Amino acid sequence: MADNGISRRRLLGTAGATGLALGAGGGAVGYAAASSGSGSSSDGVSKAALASLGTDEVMFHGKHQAGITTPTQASGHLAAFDLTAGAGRKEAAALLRRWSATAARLMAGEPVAGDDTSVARDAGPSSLTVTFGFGASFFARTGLAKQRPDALDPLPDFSSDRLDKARSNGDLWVQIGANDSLVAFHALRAIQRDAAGAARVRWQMNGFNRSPGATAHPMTTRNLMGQVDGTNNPKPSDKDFDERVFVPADGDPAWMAGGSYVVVRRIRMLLDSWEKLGRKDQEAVIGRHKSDGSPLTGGTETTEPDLEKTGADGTLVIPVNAHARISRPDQNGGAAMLRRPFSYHDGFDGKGAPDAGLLFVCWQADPVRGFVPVQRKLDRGDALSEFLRHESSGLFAVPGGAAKGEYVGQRLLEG
Ligand SMILES: C=CC1=C(C)c2cc3[nH]c(cc4nc(cc5[nH]c(cc1n2)c(C)c5CCC(=O)O)C(CCC(=O)O)=C4C)c(C)c3C=C
Ligand SMILES: [Fe+2]
Repeated sequence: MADNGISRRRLLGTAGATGLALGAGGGAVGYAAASSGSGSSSDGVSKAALASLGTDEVMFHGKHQAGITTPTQASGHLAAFDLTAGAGRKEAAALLRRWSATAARLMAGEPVAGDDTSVARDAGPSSLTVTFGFGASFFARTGLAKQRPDALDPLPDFSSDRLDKARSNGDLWVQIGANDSLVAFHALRAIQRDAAGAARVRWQMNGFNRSPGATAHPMTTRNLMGQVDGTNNPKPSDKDFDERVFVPADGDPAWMAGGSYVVVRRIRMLLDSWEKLGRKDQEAVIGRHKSDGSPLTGGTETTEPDLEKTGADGTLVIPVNAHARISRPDQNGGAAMLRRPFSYHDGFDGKGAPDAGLLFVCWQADPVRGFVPVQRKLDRGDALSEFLRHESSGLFAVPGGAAKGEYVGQRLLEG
């Protein structure tokens, strides 16, 4: 509990205007674990750590939607919805208004208006974010074809695609993330309930990441292949970050100002084959050490790789087809994206192989200058691709954030 009587959630409400969730100790009014104080209980579990996780709050209102630059949360849900027969622009506008109101309440740690299910009762907002987007099919269905961004032109086919159409695309897209699984599920269910009569779930996927506090100090997360994944992401402090990730204020169409385009790929990892490779071979596939994510040419995780360096046998230390070499912006005419994935695991198939991998979510100002050229390159010669299968795909326009009193997508739906 903060000494000055201001709840941690309120304090974060001010600081969080940057759109970033903050992690810290301290408790908030109304957060159950906070009243127990800090230190360890008789079973040795630290209560202070529990208190900090729930109280972190991300702002719903702002220039950009939350869930893009927000640090990845431990639990995630991705869902696509199709408008129901007969639902058009009016119904879609009412739905986005309902969804925005629900997201704002839940992200502030409040119950939904009306009949709340109590699933997230007792928990704080837990860095919950709810992010909304529009798929290419939305525009014709709502009579807004003229407003459809060219950037939503279908992604090209890639030779390694094994896409399931039923689990791809959709009229509307929702991304939910939270550092508590009950909070995340509660939001998913509330969003689905709000959609009743206007839109129906087309597909839905569940993901996860490492929980904050699981490592002794903040570290880049690992994926299900065991690699440190996320090292060379663009950083909000980079001078070209906004230009790479967000549509500019004078962008086209105007309603996408401050927005971003998201590419979503469900990428299954062929873990049985991958795990048969020795560590050295696995490292050659990526071009980085498995232990700490450092480049094979040496240094620490953040050291620039030496792409020209050769070993005693005269061959390149970072192989010519290493994933981290060929996905770099300088190998792809400057193409860059902000990767913000979740891992997923959906059990085992009939042969006992895990149905597991990455819900690859990447953000960019324009997919033609982000995902497309990089995936083209990877498709042609990435050492990692023999261990992957792209099983579904989506491309969505994610408008800028809503100002207070507005809802997400209002400039499109009422423009
Ligand atoms: C089209 C874009 C990309 C897809 C699809 C993709 C899939 C994918 N990647 C990993 C693991 C790693 N990727 C890493 C780096 C990296 N990957 C991409 C793009 C795609 N990855 C980029 C742009 C980069 C950064 C390149 C750079 O600038 O250095 C790494 C290295 C560490 C890091 O920087 O994050 C790993 C590990 C998997 C497992 C995967 C599909 C399941
Ligand atoms: Fe990658």
